[in-house]
Amino acid sequence: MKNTFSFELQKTDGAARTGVIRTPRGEVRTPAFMPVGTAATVKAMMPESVAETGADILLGNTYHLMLRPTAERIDRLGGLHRFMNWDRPILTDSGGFQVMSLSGLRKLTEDGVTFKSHIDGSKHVLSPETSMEIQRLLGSDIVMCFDECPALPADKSRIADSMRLSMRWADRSRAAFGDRPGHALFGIQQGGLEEDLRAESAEALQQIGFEGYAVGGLAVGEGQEAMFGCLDFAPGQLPVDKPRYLMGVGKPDDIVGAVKRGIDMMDCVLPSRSGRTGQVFTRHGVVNIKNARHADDPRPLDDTCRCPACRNYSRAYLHHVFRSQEMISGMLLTWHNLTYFQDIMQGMRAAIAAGTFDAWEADFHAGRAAGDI
Ligand SMILES: CNc1nc2c(CCNCC3CCCC3)c3nc(N)[nH]c(=O)c3cc2[nH]1
Repeated sequence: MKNTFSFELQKTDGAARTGVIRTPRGEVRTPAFMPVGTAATVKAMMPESVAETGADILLGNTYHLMLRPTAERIDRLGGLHRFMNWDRPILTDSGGFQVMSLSGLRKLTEDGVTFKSHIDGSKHVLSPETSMEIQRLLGSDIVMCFDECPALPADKSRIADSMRLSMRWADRSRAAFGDRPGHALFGIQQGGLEEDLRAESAEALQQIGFEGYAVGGLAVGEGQEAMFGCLDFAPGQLPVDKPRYLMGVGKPDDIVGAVKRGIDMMDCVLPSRSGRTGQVFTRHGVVNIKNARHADDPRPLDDTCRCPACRNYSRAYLHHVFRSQEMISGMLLTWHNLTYFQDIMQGMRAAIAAGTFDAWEADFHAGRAAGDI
């Protein structure tokens, strides 16, 4: 196994691309959807099941794991892959985004963020240096720069100041990351919805040099139209020969629109979180399994789906176990949603390789209009 990290861009169709990221722990087919395993588990899923859905890579999180069980403990136990029994690639976010959305009593300075744990109120510091050290202890294959993601809406000067702070933090992240063959550090573009600020950020990141580039600062309430407007120019400002990762996205139609605009990787809690709340994604749209109309329905969720929920159970059963709050409900619905998301990615990879992305996209949208879900 070569101790290298590389990206091969294989085919393009319009702005859409398909390729493969090669890491010492395995290959990641792009475009890729990355399930979120916040606290060293994709909730309600065994790692073997996550692999069966088609996921080549999953996400861990610096913020959660530094608080509990701590990165030092995971390191002592052999690293995050061993700890959670996932031997394929792992990407960890740098924790800044989660601090701003989860912890109380935080103070942001040029150095970094001091905050109180949402678990026990203990005091912690996240900075480019501490985030790199935590992600090194976790042993993740793809490390994210420590950045600040400003809440939208915000005025342009606030967006500019925040982006420039993140670029200084990107420089410090690169320096602290050091020389780690087989591991990658990804820069994160900021700049809100402003084309000139996004260009300044992309230029700053390329001057530093990263193995991949994320489009950050989106999926923070701006809405799909504004996000797509930004994606009409932002990915193209980043190096064409490196992976482009859109953070925190999204619903199936967000994902399709992002791939159409040149995004290679995405992560979102939606399929797993929705699985636990009874929201089921199908090619004909969203089914809310809680609805009484499913109580006597013997049909599967989707008779074309390969997942255990669709192969072995009726809507009536899934309705029953959801209403009864049985654990199998979250397991089966999460397994289905993750399978559905991976099948969308596989469909797009094949369509881009065949030069038929537009036809695939039209079919994707037609299926959702079909009705009778
Ligand atoms: C949901 N929308 C959204 N998420 C964003 C995220 C988080 C991506 N998902 C991480 C996983 C979720 C829990 C464990 C790890 C962002 N992260 C960073 N570092 N920077 C962003 O601009 C950034 C922007 C984001 N927008």
